[in-house]
Amino acid sequence: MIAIDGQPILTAAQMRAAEDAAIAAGSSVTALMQRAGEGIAAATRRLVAGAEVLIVCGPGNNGGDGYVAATALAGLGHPVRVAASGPPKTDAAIAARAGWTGPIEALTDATPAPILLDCLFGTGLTRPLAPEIDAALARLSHAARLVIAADLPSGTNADTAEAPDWAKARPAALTLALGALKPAHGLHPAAAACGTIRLIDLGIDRPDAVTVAARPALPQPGPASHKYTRGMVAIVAGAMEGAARLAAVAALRSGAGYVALYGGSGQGGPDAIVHRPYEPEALADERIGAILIGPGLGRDDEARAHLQALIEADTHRLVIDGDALHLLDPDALRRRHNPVVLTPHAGEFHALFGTPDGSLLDRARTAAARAGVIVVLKGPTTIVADAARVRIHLAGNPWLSTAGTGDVLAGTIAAQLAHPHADPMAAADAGVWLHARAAWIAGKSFIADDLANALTPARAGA
Ligand SMILES: NC(=O)C1=CN([C@@H]2O[C@H](COP(=O)(O)OP(=O)(O)OC[C@H]3O[C@@H](n4cnc5c(N)ncnc54)[C@H](OP(=O)(O)O)[C@@H]3O)[C@@H](O)[C@H]2O)[C@@H](O)CC1
Ligand SMILES: Nc1ncnc2c1ncn2[C@@H]1O[C@H](COP(=O)(O)OP(=O)(O)O)[C@@H](O)[C@H]1O
Ligand SMILES: [K+]
Repeated sequence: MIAIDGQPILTAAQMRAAEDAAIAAGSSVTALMQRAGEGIAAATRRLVAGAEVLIVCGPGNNGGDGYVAATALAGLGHPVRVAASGPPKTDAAIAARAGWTGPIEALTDATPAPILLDCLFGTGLTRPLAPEIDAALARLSHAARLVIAADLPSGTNADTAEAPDWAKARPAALTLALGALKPAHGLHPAAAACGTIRLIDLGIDRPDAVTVAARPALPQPGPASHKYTRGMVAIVAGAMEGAARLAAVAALRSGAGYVALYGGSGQGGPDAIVHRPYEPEALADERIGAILIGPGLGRDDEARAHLQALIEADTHRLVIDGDALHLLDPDALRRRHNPVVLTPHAGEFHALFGTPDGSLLDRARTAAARAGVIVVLKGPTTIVADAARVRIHLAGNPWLSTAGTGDVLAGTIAAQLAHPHADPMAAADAGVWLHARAAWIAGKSFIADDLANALTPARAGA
């Protein structure tokens, strides 16, 4: 059982292909199932302090994992019972079932236990749960002290992240992803139904184009550092200067060496923020590492002209956020040479790109490819994508749902992007990671100003 940071995420079809490749290379379904079932048993035993476990088994290999886990737990003297929705149907599951010598109850009238280990369905789900199966899981999960799901809470669609009613009402405490994570482990509503997620590594090779974000490697200043080598951020201020100031504080506290606001009243915020009038020549300054436009910009003709000028000048890396996303033609960005990061929430994303096919992960990647940019699709799970890669960030915190936290994120990303030689995708990733970390440091019921201030300890610990 291992932590999920940096781990690949595979669709159900990719998982089957990876499993087939492992089998072609000399493994077998039975060997993989044995490893999965023993891993599930070990993790369960560690968590439940001797309490009785009811394992519910389905007809496929998820059920097979359950029979292996039951046999392993019983072999260790752990109290365990098994209930099934029907007989096993795959060869490996039939063999696993044969290894279990205890009785098998019928799922629909099984007696509850303090621990429910859910091995009914995993990645092989082909349709929504029948009402009687959902009802049985609802009854058993409500009566249990703790629910543990093997691979996925049964009835979850691994790719689209739809979740069954029983698991939305009674989320698992722990979900043990088998072999690799699936999109449903990271995307809502399924992610909330999974509880804590851990991986049981089955030794299968997996593609890593889509992964859970890992702790970033952040640059540290050295003896030769000065404010410009730390990265200079320029922020275009507009109608609501407070938003631009929040972004400016965030940029400074997350590591930028110099932050200047261009336009606006020229006042307010910490003295470390430099105020300048808006002049296109000033924004052409070669020392600027990244320009942020959007927070509090307004959506009038002047705002539109400023955005247009920056896109066409193509002199710097850009972060485009907030109001500027409403003024943007994403297809115009393809002509640019310097990297662009867009930071839409779901509504802004839809307005910019419509609803491309597939899961949120696919949509973010499709949009990034179309515009030739890095997309940071914000939400309870934040997705960072370019045309080829997707990183998902699960560490956010629901207390972030307060006004201005998006401005803080935009400033944080701009600071990472401004660092000389920063890889743009890694910079966007690092910004999202620092922002989430700051949210945990800021505690509960914080305001966006507190979040921006918490970036100093967040950055210090990274
Ligand atoms: N990947 C790996 O490396 C490894 C994977 N392993 C494990 O295998 C799991 C995938 O196994 P799997 O493919 O056999 O599918 P699984 O989830 O057990 O269900 C399929 C069965 O359920 C049935 N069924 C489907 N929906 C239904 C519904 N709504 N209501 C009722 N029935 C429904 C479906 O029947 P059918 O649709 O044909 O009627 C079929 O019989 C994976 O999650 C992991 O646990 C490990 O053992 C080893 C290594
Ligand atoms: N329920 C939630 N769980 C985790 N993060 C959230 C949640 N709601 C919002 N966030 C995060 O808070 C930020 C909100 O940004 P945004 O929607 O642009 O707000 P604003 O425009 O008010 O600054 C994003 O980083 C988003 O990921
Ligand atoms: K399951």
